[in-house]
Amino acid sequence: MADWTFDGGSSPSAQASASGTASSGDEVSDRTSVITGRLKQIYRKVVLPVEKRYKYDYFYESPYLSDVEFDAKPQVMLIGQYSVGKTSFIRYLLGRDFPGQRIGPEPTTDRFTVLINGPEERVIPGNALSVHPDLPFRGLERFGVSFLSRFEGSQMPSSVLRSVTLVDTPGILSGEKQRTNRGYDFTKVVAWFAERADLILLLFDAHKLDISDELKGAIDALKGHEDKIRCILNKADQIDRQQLMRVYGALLWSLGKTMTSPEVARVYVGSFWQEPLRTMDNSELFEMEEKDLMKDLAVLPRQSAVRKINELVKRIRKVKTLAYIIGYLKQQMPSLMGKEKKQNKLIADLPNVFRTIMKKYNLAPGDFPDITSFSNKLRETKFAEFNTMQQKQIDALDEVLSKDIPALMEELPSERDSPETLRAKMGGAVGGGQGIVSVPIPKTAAKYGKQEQFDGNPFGYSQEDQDHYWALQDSADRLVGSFEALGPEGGFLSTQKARDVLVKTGLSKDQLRQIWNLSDMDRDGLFDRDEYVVAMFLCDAVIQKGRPIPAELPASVVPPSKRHLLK
Ligand SMILES: Nc1ncnc2c1ncn2[C@@H]1O[C@H](COP(=O)(O)OP(=O)(O)OP(=O)(O)O)[C@@H](O)[C@H]1O
Ligand SMILES: [Ca+2]
Repeated sequence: MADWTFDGGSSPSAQASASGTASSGDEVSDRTSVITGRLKQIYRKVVLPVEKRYKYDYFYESPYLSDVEFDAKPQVMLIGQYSVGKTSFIRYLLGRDFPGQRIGPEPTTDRFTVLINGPEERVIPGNALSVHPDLPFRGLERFGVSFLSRFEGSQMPSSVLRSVTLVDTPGILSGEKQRTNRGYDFTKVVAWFAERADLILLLFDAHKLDISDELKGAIDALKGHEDKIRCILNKADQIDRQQLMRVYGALLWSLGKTMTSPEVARVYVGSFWQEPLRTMDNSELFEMEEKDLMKDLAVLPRQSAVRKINELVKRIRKVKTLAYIIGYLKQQMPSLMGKEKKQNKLIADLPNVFRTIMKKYNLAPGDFPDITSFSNKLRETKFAEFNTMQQKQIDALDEVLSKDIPALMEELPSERDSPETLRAKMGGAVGGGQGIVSVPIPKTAAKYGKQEQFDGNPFGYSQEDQDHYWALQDSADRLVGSFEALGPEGGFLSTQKARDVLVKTGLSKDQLRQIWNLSDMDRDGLFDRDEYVVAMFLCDAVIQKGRPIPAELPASVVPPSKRHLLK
């Protein structure tokens, strides 16, 4: 498996994984997208025909579901006062710059930017986004042209964006400026995104805690979504411990006053960008906080898959009940005379009709439509033209509820899983083991001043070389950025892609094979981020410094995530 040829990619393993990734699209390794694919199938094959037969869209004023509803990724919205570091946070999370990115001390982001995954890097204008059939931004055109000109998509290949969509927002200004500058209703737009978001990150600047009336207004627009809000006290390394305690207290106090939620929102404290901490006073705390926050992000794909399943279950139960109601009403119709009279009588007697159907078919009261609006809808119809009940269709719906859906739920990783079952569900991801989620923990060793990652003296490499390696680690961003740009899937580069990168270095096949064998530490034929960094380091050492390729990977360059693999 680990053995690798560089002569045109004819090795069976290279071919297998190259065709595997190319043919089945972007997200083959992502478990949740397999699950949403199955949901889509169930809906189209089993549920939709019943909806159409009994006019679910008319009675529930709810359009038939399209693929977008199933495919939409969990969304994370960032909001806060200007210059709190929203865009920098996104940049840090992605491990790279993004098209249209602007970071600076003055108010910089002047538009809503959605960051989405896609094969090529480009900026998509707002009016195109809002009409795109495959993207969940339809409906935004109602906020007018001045909003659309301040709405933008930033597309790039990124493993993070394969799991979530990020929404960057313009910083909230204080006072007059806020009101005069924007030609659209900022709060309403925030509310629109909040409604659709799975997580809302509310950022504050520890160095300059300022909760203006405008910010309070924006927080107000998040009402009803308190459970999605996480607060971030950013730039917390800019102040000393005592100041930090004071600021933290002040923030909790004003949040308690501003947010009507009974529980205090979780506040993550730290400095969420790639630069090293300014003071190390609280470095351990910050590092733990960051890990917790990344976990919050990492569970999103699962949460959103669960939500989609639950919503479909609710819908199926309603569809099934509607089929019974319509079928029953149709059945009550006399075959010749007095149809209208009978119809009016049934409508007038609807509560009893519902009760009869409920008992007869053992249905739940919660699955019945609202009586008043349903009677109004019925008045506009002719019962005689209704379709009859088809037991086969109902049986198929029951089968989905009792077999298919529970099976799908079983496939989702959960807290109850053991490491083994979890790994199996996540498609056998090895090493880093993030599997279902490809939200990576950003490289933090350099940032938190951790030296233990590359201890000892590497195989006769000089101090200069070590410094060089450290520089590589320090600019892990750059490397990670280039790694991300290569389009890893589920955190891994396919054999084909890894091969292409290595070939580009111009080293000989033999050298490359040795480097590959050293850096594919878990021997799965793929490169994860750490393995990629090691490979690039080795190539660099050979090319730049003329070093020999070592026979074994020196302990000093084995990343912590791989130490257990090498004795
Ligand atoms: N964790 C951090 N610690 C210290 N400074 C930071 C941090 N993150 C960002 N900055 C700096 O703060 C300034 C504002 O950053 P950024 O543009 O990311 O903020 P923003 O919230 O997106 O602002 P805006 O609302 O104006 O778009 C920049 O100068 C940036 O370099
Ligand atoms: Ca910004």
